Amino acid sequence: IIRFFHNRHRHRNKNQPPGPTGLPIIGNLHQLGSKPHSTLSSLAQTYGPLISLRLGSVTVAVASSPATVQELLQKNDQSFTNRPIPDSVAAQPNVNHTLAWSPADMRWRNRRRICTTQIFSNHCLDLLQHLRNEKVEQLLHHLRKQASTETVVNVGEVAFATMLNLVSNTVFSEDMVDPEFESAGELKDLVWRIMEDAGKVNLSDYFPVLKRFDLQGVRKHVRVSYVRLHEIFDDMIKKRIRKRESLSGSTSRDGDFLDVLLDQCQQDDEASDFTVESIKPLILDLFIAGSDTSASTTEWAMAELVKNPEIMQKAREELIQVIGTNNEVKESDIPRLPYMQAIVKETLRLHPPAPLLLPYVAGNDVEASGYTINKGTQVLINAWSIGRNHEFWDDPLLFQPERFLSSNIDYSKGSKDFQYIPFGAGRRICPGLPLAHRMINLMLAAFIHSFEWKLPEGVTPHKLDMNEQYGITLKKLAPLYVIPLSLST
Ligand code: HEM
Repeated sequence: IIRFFHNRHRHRNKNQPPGPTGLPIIGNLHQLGSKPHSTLSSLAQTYGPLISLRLGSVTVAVASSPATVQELLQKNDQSFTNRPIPDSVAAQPNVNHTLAWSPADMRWRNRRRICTTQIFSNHCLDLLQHLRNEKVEQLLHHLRKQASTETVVNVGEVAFATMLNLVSNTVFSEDMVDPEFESAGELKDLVWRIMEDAGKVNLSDYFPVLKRFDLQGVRKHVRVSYVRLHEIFDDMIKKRIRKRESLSGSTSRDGDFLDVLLDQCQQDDEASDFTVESIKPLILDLFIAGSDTSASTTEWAMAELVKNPEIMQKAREELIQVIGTNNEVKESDIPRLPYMQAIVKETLRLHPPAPLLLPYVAGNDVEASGYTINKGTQVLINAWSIGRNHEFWDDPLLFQPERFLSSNIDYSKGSKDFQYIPFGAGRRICPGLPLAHRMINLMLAAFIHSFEWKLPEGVTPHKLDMNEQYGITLKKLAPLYVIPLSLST
């Protein structure tokens, strides 16, 4: 019997991509370390652009070259439509109604279509841009107060609070975090706690047989935050339903994403399955996927600019030339700020907030790069590694926004540039990309246009700690603290 299982195992693994030998039971889990994206990048140097590992009882394949990513997410896109759901994510009510984690079935397609055409299209984003401009003005008001007393600012924290309000205004036309930054705000705490729990290494994900025991208590802990968020959304939705009923017949509506979703609920189409219960996970997705990713990008960008003052100065000159010194930056100015956009692109190349994108699971046996990826294998795409590989980028470790001015490479081209995929690729590419593009560029432009930024006593630009912390997003290990100084305008 033992020989039978041994042979069966050998046969099944015969043509698997190469990778390091693992230990019994835990496989290669011990080798991942605290920065899996970096460890996997080094392993790709040894074993090639498609490798396989065993993490506990889960087989994982990792792609680390544009050609391999293209083979998987373009040529074999039918096989990579679904995702494995981490236990901390599965803890939320109705996880199958999320956009990020539900299987790519009819329901997912409907949700995706509604999001793409009715929230993230340029036309829809334009309609609500005044709300986002207002939020950034509020942030500037807060920063001016800090500047008047030369008080240090935690850039990641203010960016996170502002991103939450930018998303909440896009969805609900309301602030959900104190815009004056006086109190922490429950929403901010809840989203933050979910991000923290989701970033923990959870044994349940590597040993599915242990799932039901929830040994580290992650599922139990994170569930409380999910349920509370659902309650908050429930109140907002009910309030809006009452408002819509009182306005019935009138065209005066908020015209935000909640209105779009409630319109869908009224259409009563069984296949799309939009109900008050089922839209809550979708709304939650937007807050979780949209806030920390964009905030962390803004923080990394500011860190790179403080480290490279000549690039900061060049960006400021562009802003002054395009906007002048007496006007505030507006979202509609972004298309006229190519250098600013290049800074954001360069930040996302070096510091992609989702370095391994979101995981995929192979729906069939797939032949790729001469190997077989077996059905059920988890597949990770190392976007971080590709962005830092000298085979695909000149001087890859230097922060040089100019490289994007002289090339056509762009994240918004979706599936075309596989050497640059901070938003993913293929049919599950980030749908929030157009909103993220606007929010990050707007906030960064406002920061640079309104203030000079000084590091606290004792910290010099070239000593700035640029270490990373791997979690649900790739953050700066040491938060960026800087002092805003009002520009004499
Ligand atoms: C810098 C900002 C952002 C980055 C770098 C980013 C990156 C990503 C990545 C890498 C994926 C997975 C793509 C794949 O599997 O190939 C993703 C998916 C997703 N993102 Fe974003 N994202 C950002 C902002 C946003 C925003 C602002 C929203 C919405 C408010 C959003 C909503 C989503 C959703 C719903 C998905 C799941 C899509 C699906 O599975 O069908 N993201 N994002």
